[in-house]
Amino acid sequence: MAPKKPIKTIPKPEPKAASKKESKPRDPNEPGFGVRLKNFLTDERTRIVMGIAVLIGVLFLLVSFVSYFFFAYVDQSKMELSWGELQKMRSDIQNWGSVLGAILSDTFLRRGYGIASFALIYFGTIIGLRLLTAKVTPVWKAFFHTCFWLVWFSTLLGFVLIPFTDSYTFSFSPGGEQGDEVSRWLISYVGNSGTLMILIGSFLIYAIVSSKKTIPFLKGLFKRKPKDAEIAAEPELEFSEESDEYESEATVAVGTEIIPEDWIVKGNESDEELVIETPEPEKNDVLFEIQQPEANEEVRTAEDEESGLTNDDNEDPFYNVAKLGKYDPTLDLSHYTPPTLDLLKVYGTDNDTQIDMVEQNANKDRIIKTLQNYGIEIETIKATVGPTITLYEIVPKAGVRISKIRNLEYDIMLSLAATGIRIIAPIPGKGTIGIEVPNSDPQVVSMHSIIASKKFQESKFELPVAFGRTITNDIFMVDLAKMPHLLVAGATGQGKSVGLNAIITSLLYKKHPSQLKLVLVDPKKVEFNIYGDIEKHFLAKLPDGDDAIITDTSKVVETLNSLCKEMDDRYDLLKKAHVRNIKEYNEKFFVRHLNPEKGHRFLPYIVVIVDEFGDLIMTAGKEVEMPIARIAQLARAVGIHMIIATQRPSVNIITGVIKANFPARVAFRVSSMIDSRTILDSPGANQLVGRGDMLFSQGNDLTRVQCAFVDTPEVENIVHHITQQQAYPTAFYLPEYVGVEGEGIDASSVDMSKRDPLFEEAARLIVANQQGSTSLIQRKFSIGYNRAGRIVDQLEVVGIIGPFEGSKARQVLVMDDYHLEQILKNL
Ligand SMILES: Nc1ncnc2c1ncn2[C@@H]1O[C@H](COP(=O)(O)OP(=O)(O)OP(=O)(O)O)[C@@H](O)[C@H]1O
Repeated sequence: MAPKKPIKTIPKPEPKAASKKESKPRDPNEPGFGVRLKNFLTDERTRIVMGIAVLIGVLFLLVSFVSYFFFAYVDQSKMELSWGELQKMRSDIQNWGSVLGAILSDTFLRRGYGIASFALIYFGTIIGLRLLTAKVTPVWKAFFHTCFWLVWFSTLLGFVLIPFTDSYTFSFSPGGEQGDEVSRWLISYVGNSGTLMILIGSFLIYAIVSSKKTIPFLKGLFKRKPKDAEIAAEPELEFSEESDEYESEATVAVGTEIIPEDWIVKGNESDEELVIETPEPEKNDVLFEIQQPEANEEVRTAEDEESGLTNDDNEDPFYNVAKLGKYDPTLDLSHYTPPTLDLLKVYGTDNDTQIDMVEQNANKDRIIKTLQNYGIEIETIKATVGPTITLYEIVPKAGVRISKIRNLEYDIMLSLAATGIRIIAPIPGKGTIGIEVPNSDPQVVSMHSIIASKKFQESKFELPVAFGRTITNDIFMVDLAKMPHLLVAGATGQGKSVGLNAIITSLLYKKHPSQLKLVLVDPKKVEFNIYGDIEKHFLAKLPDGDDAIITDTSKVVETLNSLCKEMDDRYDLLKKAHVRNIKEYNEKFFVRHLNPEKGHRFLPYIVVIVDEFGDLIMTAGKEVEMPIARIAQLARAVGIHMIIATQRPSVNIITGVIKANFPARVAFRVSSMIDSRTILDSPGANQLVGRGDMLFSQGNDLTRVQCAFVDTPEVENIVHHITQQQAYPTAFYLPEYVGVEGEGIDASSVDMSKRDPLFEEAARLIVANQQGSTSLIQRKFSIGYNRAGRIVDQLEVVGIIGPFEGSKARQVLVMDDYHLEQILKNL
């Protein structure tokens, strides 16, 4: 932090006449006694002193109570004496708390609530800790618990032990006189069984009132065990720990039908809301049938919504939250633990920011002098020291033209002998002019310090990305889910790869494998290699992709198109569920309003990271640009986010289409102002100092950040930590991509010897209806989209239906049952 300028305070001259007490009139603005008392009581020091005092008192009480168990038989006889008499014979008192301890113990333990009096120790401890500002149970709750336990437990002890009164080994009743009294009174009115019922009933009420878990627990106790037949009817969704396998129709996305583009969504990039448009239905457009809920379905949903009984798209009485509990995707890998902090390296500078005062003062003087040389006088100058740069904020004297200071950039740079300075004139919203000067000894911002920070740990972002620290040493974090896509650029060796690793690391620290899938595209084949091992935890790939890290250009095109299909499929699901975004969708899925048997599935976020995007555009051009632009335009609502990085920020790579769809951008140091303008629409990135010094821009905001440093061994540690743990059997499969020309599927990829058991029935259905549609099969047989998709593939291979035809339903090639039976016989 910058050293604060000492503020000179001129002592007010004492009014001569107002001498001494007697003539001092009361200042009307002076706070009254009540306010002063309140201020005193709420003062932090008062609270802490009181907290310590209360805790000492509690400890005294505890010691006295405990010793009462041993010495009550000695001390009890003296308890009838007066305080003064007791004082005289205090040497005879055995209690460890002496006279006071003995009196208190006798009052609470013998004459009060017996053993239940220990609840007072709990209450006192809570008060003490709260005064010390510890985050423990609120006082009113502690009071409630204490009262209950004092009365209930003493009564219970009294009730249970009354028959044994004569054989106590204690010299007092464990329920205390109060407990004994209350239990006797109850027994006299309602008998033993009535008292027992009151005790059990009051405990249940207490448990229900004090914990939300009681009711589910009780329900669990009395729940009817499902019969075998019911278990069989339940969707197979969960991960089976014993078999180490995860077989879920819902998450393995393999299909062949592409939802027509014009039919699904018209999204507006600047618009939060999606406009879902549907063209006039064609007679044979079967897809349309299932997408549009029937009128009475709508009505039912609305009514149910009102009554709080919504069960959208779910007619299965066995599929409901009361029966199955909330869906929890993390149960797939329930033992998974996120990477721990010790996997990251700690740097010496993590905890104390070293400020070189000599350097700061010298720079300050040089700036003032250089400006003076050009006739610019300044009023104030203030320095804020960041990890890599120091920001000097100056307020020029009235009448100085800002452009004059701006033009002195090179002169100031020369006078400071700095590698690059950046002048921000004026700093938006501050009314000052900023001069950012690189520190001669820049500090490394460790990923450890960022991940360990409270801000990151407590972040509620959907996809938290912690970049590093700002000039004021604050943690700089963004939510990728809101950005919604990111463009990263920077010349070679300036920290781009480290930056991408920092992004991935942040996500890996916060997300469970079920919630996040990464698609890593790496034409250079070296950057993301390291993440290959977490394929079965966090990576998504094409079903036939050998390597989860995509390096081949043709595979990139295929993967991007597959992502477009995944996006369309997700929109389809959103539409069926009557929701507008992934969050709402998953929330409905959690509460079992969306049945997997109807094709619904939990949707993890998909983050696509493309390194060396420039190389791809150069080799594949529009083939890459178009799907990227399409995903960028539409995918925000369905949880698909893209980060594309390039070394070459030229206009033929970062085209208008790409720029328009990537409002959030990160620039590491680039070689020219033109490159800076291409990325950020403003200069600045050319004046960065490298080694992770970056500018983040979103809309009009430009923030300078020192990117956190995460080294390869650290990433290896994280990857190792993840791979040690139970995984899914495969990577997350993206839907199969079928070329837009509809050249049909590769027959060799479909194994007809493993035909689906429903194959023949599905064939008959398709021929009878003369509609080649996956949705029809899905609906009639109540099966998932993926299984229906596989049946459709098989039907295509044997020539019952034609190839995929874009927005139209597939052609049915067999006209009647006779021909169909012939085909089936020959299989
Ligand atoms: N955030 C950072 N903090 C400290 N040093 C860094 C940081 N980022 C990068 N560096 C230093 O700069 C070097 C180059 O960084 P990096 O490999 O990320 O560059 P790059 O822009 O990805 O280069 P290329 O495009 O050639 O892969 C690193 O090896 C490291 O020494």
